[in-house]
Amino acid sequence: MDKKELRKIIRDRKRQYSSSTLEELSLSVLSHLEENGHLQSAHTVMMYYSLPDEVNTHRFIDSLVASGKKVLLPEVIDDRNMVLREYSGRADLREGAYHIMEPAGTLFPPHRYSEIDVAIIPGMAFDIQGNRLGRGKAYYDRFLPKIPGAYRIGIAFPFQLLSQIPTEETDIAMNEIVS
Ligand SMILES: Nc1nc2c(c(=O)[nH]1)N(C=O)[C@@H](CNc1ccc(C(=O)N[C@@H](CCC(=O)O)C(=O)O)cc1)CN2
Ligand SMILES: Nc1ncnc2c1ncn2[C@@H]1O[C@H](COP(=O)(O)OP(=O)(O)OP(=O)(O)O)[C@@H](O)[C@H]1O
Repeated sequence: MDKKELRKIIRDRKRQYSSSTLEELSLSVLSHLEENGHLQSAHTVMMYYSLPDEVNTHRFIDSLVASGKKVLLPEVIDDRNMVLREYSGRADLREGAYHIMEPAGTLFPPHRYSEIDVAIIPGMAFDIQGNRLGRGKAYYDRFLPKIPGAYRIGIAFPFQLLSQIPTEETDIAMNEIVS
């Protein structure tokens, strides 16, 4: 099965859940994430600010900030690339490309990327080997090689875990999946 067909299967699966069920599932996923030792010991975390069909990270991000961690969110700058900006609270957010809320705060410069301890990464689907299927624009596949030292945690609802995902040379695998 190719990536495009898999994305359609996952979209169809998501549609079978009400938004309140997805909300409950999000809380369950995040309770596992909260217990992750890599995240607990991290000082600097690259996060994502969720879209309506993703594991809801909105409150979780604020709890990371409250616990003293530096939280970085992606900002899409063109059709291929993203950069990171610091997130310190909701007031920082502006709507960016693809209707994603992105921080307007301080740019986190590339020369500091080695400070990123953990990267929390959304996906359409993941498999047991840690392979990831994204939204098909390769933003993360292009970005992740810039932060080779970060521990990569993929985040997904249980129905987004598949036994196998087709891979290409350029796909970057996760170190761990939390679902
Ligand atoms: N919350 C969140 N932030 C993120 C990502 C993400 O997946 N989730 N990204 C991860 O890459 C980057 C943005 N990439 C995106 C790529 C495509 C679409 C999207 O909605 N695509 C449409 C098709 C749009 C089109 O073809 O023009 C779709 O999926 O239906 C959204 C974000 C950076 N920030
Ligand atoms: N590092 C890269 N540089 C250039 N092109 C790439 C890179 N990674 C993937 N591509 C190409 O971009 C297209 C989309 O890739 P793919 O389907 O793997 O994206 P994705 O992993 O779903 O997206 P994302 O990483 O944004 O979530 C493919 O044609 C792929 O060959």
